[in-house]
Amino acid sequence: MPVRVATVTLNPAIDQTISIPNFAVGQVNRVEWEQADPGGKGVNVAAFLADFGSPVSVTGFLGAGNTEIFRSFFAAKGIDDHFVTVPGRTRANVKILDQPNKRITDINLPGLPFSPENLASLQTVIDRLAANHDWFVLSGSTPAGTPDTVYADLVAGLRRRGKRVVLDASGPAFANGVEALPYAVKPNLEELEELTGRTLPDEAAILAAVQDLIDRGIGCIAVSLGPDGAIFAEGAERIATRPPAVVVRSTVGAGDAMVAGFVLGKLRGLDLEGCARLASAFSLGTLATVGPHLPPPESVEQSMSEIDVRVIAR
Ligand SMILES: Nc1ncnc2c1ncn2[C@@H]1O[C@H](COP(=O)(O)OP(=O)(O)OP(=O)(O)O)[C@@H](O)[C@H]1O
Ligand SMILES: O=P(O)(O)OC[C@@]1(O)O[C@H](CO)[C@@H](O)[C@@H]1O
Repeated sequence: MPVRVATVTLNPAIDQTISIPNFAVGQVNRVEWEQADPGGKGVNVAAFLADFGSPVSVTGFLGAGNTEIFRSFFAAKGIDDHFVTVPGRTRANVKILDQPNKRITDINLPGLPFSPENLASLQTVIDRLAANHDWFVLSGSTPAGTPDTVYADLVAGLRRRGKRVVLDASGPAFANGVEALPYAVKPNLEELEELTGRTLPDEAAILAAVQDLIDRGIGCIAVSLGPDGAIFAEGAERIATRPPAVVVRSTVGAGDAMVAGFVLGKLRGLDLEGCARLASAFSLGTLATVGPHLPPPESVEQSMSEIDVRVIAR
């Protein structure tokens, strides 16, 4: 039986992308075109894995009022759907694309609160998934009112069952989750600064922060740095990747693609350099498209050679 991955999204979203060339704050802005996609970090990670042919399951919370866009997406991509429905409607996050100025503005809503009973239902689903899934990716923000310990509890429970857990989140829930020592984390620079409580102005500062996390017992770390690429760490190894200069349509989900590619690299038994290359090629693959879709696997594999890889330490 193939090693299976499950992603958990406590706060999914419908990504409402609107194109507004020369978007101006405080002005009347006219929308050129719009597109709605299922989103939220764990949903995106699952979508990228599925596009690559990797079996994947999803869970978390969906508002009962607007599940159809998610259900049809999961069916189309062959994703096993184990979402728990809660009263209300899943949030719509607005992504304003200003292509002439190469800028994307994210307006992310707080999301649907869930009750202790809902959380207990999710725990039951996760317990069930743990019977035949080896990897769990816990991704994204938590809705307002969620206890800050939610990720820490999930990480601890899954670790007790011997599962590989990847955590990609932000704020206090991420900080507490990191304390529970997931196998891997993928902060972007802002999230790493928030986590360490200090500004990280250069590579040396980022590497020092990464070392702190390794010393605390995190197995693997990927720090994504937008157009500047990413830094990957495992044990004493440090690898920096940089993408080629490409035309970017949307960066939404590029970090989630990095998580998907990294997990797939590990599933394939690649070394850190191989995982870093595949993860960065996944991110690169998403940039030309709006919505959580990868180009065909052969084209992603080919683009691995376009990623500039620098070994910092081995
Ligand atoms: N403008 C860009 N040009 C080239 N590559 C990019 C660009 N933005 C992102 N990338 C690639 O995607 C990776 C992840 O992007 P980023 O650091 O923006 O993640 P993120 O902040 O977690 O994003 P998200 O939360 O939207 O998933 C980067 O490490 C880089 O390889
Ligand atoms: O509000 P969160 O949970 O931090 O982020 C949500 C989100 O911005 O993350 C994905 C891109 O990574 C989008 O699909 C989604 O809208």
